[in-house]
Amino acid sequence: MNTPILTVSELDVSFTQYASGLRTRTLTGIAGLNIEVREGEILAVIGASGSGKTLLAQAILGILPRNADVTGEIRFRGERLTAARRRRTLGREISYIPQSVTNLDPLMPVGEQVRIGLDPKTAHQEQSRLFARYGLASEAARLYPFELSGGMLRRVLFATSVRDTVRLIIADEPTPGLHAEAVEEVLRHLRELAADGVAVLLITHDIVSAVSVAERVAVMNGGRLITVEPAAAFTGDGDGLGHPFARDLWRALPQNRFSIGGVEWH
Ligand SMILES: Nc1ncnc2c1ncn2[C@@H]1O[C@H](COP(=O)(O)OP(=O)(O)OP(=O)(O)O)[C@@H](O)[C@H]1O
Ligand code: NI
Repeated sequence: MNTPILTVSELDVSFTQYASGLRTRTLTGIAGLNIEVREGEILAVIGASGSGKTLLAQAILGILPRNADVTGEIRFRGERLTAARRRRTLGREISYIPQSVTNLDPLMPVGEQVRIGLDPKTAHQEQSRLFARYGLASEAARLYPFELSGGMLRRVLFATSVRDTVRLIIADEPTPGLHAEAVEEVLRHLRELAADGVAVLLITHDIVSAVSVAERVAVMNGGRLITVEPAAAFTGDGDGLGHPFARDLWRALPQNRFSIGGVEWH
């Protein structure tokens, strides 16, 4: 079995809200979550809106909202991910692919954005290599984000986020609003990175993509991890899925609906 890269143990995230006067109430964001991502593995995290997926990413990256209280333990390659260790690893060994291309600076040519954080001596060379890897023409380096298509911006986002030193990628909804071909391209890049040994935590609404690209699929609901299922079990009528919640989720997909309780849908 491959070495664990990321280990999250008993993670709790809660929010203190001030109600009227001095009264406060505590809202649960994540409760008692345990999860592991291994070298070369894509672990997908799926769950409805508000189930705690983004909070999980933010807790790992140390970018939780200010009013969040967090307990539990997060380890990266066996060592606790402290604030100091995050400073050393984020953007180098740990990459974050954000949900939105609006994370790119609209006023800076994309080539320059890819060179941020690279060794100035080799930055241009490295940027050319990253452009080639993600299928971007070298002339595109001088262009501003508004001059590129959505699919090209996605590739730039990969080039800005993913360095050669990367061991763990956290991708939060990396395919929203993309047409099928562009989704396939993003997933292919993630698969290639995993094949190079990178551990990938892929957060997504899209069960079909999750199942097509991941080895295991973690299902969250209401801040809790309900089950982790092998991706291969999401097939047919879902009989191979261990947890009823995962079966219901799978059977509720429009393309699977006609099998529910023998009722035919038209
Ligand atoms: N700063 C905050 N204060 C209070 N509650 C918050 C805060 N940030 C998030 N939450 C709550 O935590 C819960 C989980 O949010 P999270 O963003 O992780 O959901 P998600 O699974 O990523 O949803 P989506 O699929 O819509 O992105 C939600 O109920 C949300 O309202
Ligand atoms: Ni989210």
